[in-house]
Amino acid sequence: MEEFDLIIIGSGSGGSATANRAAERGAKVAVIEAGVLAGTCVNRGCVPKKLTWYASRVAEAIHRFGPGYGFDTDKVSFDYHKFLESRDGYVGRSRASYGRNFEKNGVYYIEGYAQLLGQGQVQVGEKTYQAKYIVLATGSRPSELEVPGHELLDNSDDFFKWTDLPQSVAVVGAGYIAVELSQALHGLGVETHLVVRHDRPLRTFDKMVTDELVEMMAKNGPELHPYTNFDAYKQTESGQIECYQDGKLILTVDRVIQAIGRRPNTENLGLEQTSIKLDDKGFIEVDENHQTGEENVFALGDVIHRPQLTPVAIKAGRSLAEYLFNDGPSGAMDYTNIPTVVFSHPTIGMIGLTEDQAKKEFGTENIKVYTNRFFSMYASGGLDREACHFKLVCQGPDETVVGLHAIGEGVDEMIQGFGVAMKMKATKADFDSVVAIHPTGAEEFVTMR
Ligand SMILES: Cc1cc2nc3c(=O)[nH]c(=O)nc-3n(C[C@H](O)[C@H](O)[C@H](O)COP(=O)(O)OP(=O)(O)OC[C@H]3O[C@@H](n4cnc5c(N)ncnc54)[C@H](O)[C@@H]3O)c2cc1C
Ligand SMILES: NC(=O)c1ccc[n+]([C@@H]2O[C@H](COP(=O)([O-])OP(=O)(O)OC[C@H]3O[C@@H](n4cnc5c(N)ncnc54)[C@H](O)[C@@H]3O)[C@@H](O)[C@H]2O)c1
Repeated sequence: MEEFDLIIIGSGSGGSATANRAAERGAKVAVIEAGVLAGTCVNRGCVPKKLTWYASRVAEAIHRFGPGYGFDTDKVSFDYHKFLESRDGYVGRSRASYGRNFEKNGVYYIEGYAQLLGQGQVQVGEKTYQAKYIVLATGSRPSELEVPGHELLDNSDDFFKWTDLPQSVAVVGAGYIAVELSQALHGLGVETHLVVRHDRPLRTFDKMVTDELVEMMAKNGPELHPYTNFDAYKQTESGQIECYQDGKLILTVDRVIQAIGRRPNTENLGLEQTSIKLDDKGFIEVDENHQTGEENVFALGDVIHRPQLTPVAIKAGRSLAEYLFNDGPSGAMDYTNIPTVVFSHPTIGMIGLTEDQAKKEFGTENIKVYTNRFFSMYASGGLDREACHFKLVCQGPDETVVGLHAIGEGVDEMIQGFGVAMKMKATKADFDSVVAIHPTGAEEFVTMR
């Protein structure tokens, strides 16, 4: 039986980061992958999504703002197949770089479905491997609606396999994926409907941001259907999909994408051979060191109940590898103040607590809020108007910045550095002490009054 210091199940963001760092520290490492090398982010997540977002940004620059900047955009056409060639080429090159990194670091790559046998053993097909440590980085997959006609619906994995763009789409869901895909599709000229059960999408974000998002979508974006919960879908003779609520036909569209969250991949993993436990949502339970109920088995990334983000999985993996193979102080990572961006039009960014969360945690009287709303110079130059709205949530007499929220042009590339400042517990006075960069949107964060 072949033996390793570390076996990792899953070659996605978390698994690969753990493997490479552990191998760099001298460990003999194997990664087992049942699907495609490099997992969700590269093949059916962040990477093809961001390229689709870029394509719709280009469309927006041409059609919405181009004429204002003096461009004649009448004869511009868009070939989705050509875009897919470049998008999928990029994805292929990214995937290949994962393979090259494994080779460079001497990581063994094993193709097949892995199951735990207990006592450090992992089975893949007919073969059994032994490891001192095992990391479960099996990720997640799209959740599915359980209503009549659900088999007619696509999810984000299916979207990335589309070979053409339909005329009309309904996107059901209110999270990151629903907002991003609906806005990208709208930008590419598809009649798009965003269907949410409550009043607005992104309800876990600061209300200022989502108020602005809803207003902007009404002017330029997918059509929002608030308080809508389709409970049945039917196919018409021409292949369209009818969406019903309480027996009433609400919408007929070419395709429906469901984007209602993601489920952890824990089935048939052999967990019953171990003392590994799942929480009430089905995620693998871990302690702060990412250790499961089994002493030598760890779990990280989307399969545990933490923010489902690529850099989160990567950081957890690297911390764990340092802990196991470089005398690192612990396998823990700090899950607070994680900067996050929604690639909508325009982009949304947040770090830390929303205003409501901060008031709840520290008491309303201990929170001071600064906001600034202005119009994007880029949009105005294109003879259109688009608001940018920024907020700092400050706590205590020192006004430590505990929340930063923004919607507007360029926010995606703006907030990473503020994440560093917030980790260092920067105060409003620290922000104010910085000289602004002019003319930018970012300067508003250091000039708020
Ligand atoms: C559409 C979309 C867009 C996204 N955009 C962003 C973004 O912009 N920014 C961001 O930070 N995050 C984004 N995410 C989230 C991000 O992709 C995930 O958080 C990240 O990929 C999780 O990494 P992971 O290593 O935990 O799992 P994964 O990348 O899912 O990897 C898990 C791997 O394990 C394999 N596996 C599962 N079970 C077994 C088994 N028993 N044996 C062998 N192999 C197995 C799977 O085949 C898979 O390859 C997006 C996700 C989606 C779906
Ligand atoms: N830009 C990014 O960083 C990015 C982009 C895409 C995805 N992601 C990650 O992937 C995760 C999964 O994305 P997601 O958008 O699928 O999930 P999500 O958790 O962000 O949102 C799921 C949404 O679906 C809604 N919902 C749940 N059940 C529903 C139902 N039956 N009908 C209608 N709506 C329902 C929920 O209210 C929620 O708003 C995200 O949480 C995020 O961590 C990140």
